[in-house]
Amino acid sequence: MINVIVSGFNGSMGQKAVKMVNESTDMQLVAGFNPVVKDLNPENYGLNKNVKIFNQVSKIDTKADVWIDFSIPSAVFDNTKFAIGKGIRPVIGTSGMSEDQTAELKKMADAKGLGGIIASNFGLSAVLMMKFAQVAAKYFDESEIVEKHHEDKIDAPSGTALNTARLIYQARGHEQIPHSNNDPMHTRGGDYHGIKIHALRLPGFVADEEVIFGGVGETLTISQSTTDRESFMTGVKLAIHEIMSIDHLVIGLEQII
Ligand SMILES: NC(=O)C1=CN([C@@H]2O[C@H](COP(=O)(O)OP(=O)(O)OC[C@H]3O[C@@H](n4cnc5c(N)ncnc54)[C@H](OP(=O)(O)O)[C@@H]3O)[C@@H](O)[C@H]2O)C=CC1
Ligand SMILES: O=C(O)C1=N[C@H](C(=O)O)C[C@H](O)C1
Repeated sequence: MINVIVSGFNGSMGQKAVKMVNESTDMQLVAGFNPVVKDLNPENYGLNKNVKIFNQVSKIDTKADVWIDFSIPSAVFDNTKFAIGKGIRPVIGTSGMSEDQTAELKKMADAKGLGGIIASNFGLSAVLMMKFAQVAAKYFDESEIVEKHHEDKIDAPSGTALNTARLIYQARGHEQIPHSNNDPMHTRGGDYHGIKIHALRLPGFVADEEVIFGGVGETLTISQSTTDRESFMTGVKLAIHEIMSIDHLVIGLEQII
């Protein structure tokens, strides 16, 4: 049995993760973590009475194999460090970590021989979109990204948009055409090494992304649309099974599918 702690257990994604764990025959939820909650009675969250609820990381004493994290950008680095320190395999979906933070966590986990994953997106359509964008990047020198999310999303740009830009940048062998910064009202979005990222936050969206490549007399648009957060759980479940048998931390679901 794979024992799982869900960090951010009562958030939108945390609840989906809890449901996925509860419906899996080879996993069991042993604890939920959220420093914001006051009520530590699991039954008040619809959970089994044996599940422990923690609101202080220092009090977490439950033995676990996997730490699923769908919390908030400002907390995910420390949460993951805690999990790795305790020898709990991290499965991290929370966005907002810097490249340096991700690299530091990988170094920590690898040094301990601990399997784990940090994935900007656990959805198949987004992973494929990023793969296709890497292919297209070799043929088109210019591209922009438009990401559209629900109005409650804290961070911008999304982790997926940043990761898409990184992958495009790498696929081009780091050669980018410089763009002008003459944009006093920031109407041209953010800039990742010459790749513009535009972030929309509106009710009606869950998570969508378009990567638009422009060439002479033609454009190519690769787009994906998430309509239900349930879609992320296939990737989370697959990742949990995979990281149980590896001895290092992988960055991106594409590394294991
Ligand atoms: N990789 C992927 O495939 C996906 C990633 N995400 C990412 O997952 C994250 C969560 O998204 P979502 O569920 O929509 O957000 P929510 O705001 O719905 O959930 C976040 C939860 O984390 C809680 N929380 C606050 N502080 C901490 C902390 N220090 N440690 C643990 N939990 C904490 C919040 O509590 P409270 O509300 O009480 O403040 C809330 O319950 C975001 O970064 C999002 O971008 C989302 C979808 C897919
Ligand atoms: O906050 C969200 O909703 C999502 N966050 C992730 C991101 O920042 O890329 C993944 C997906 O876009 C949904």
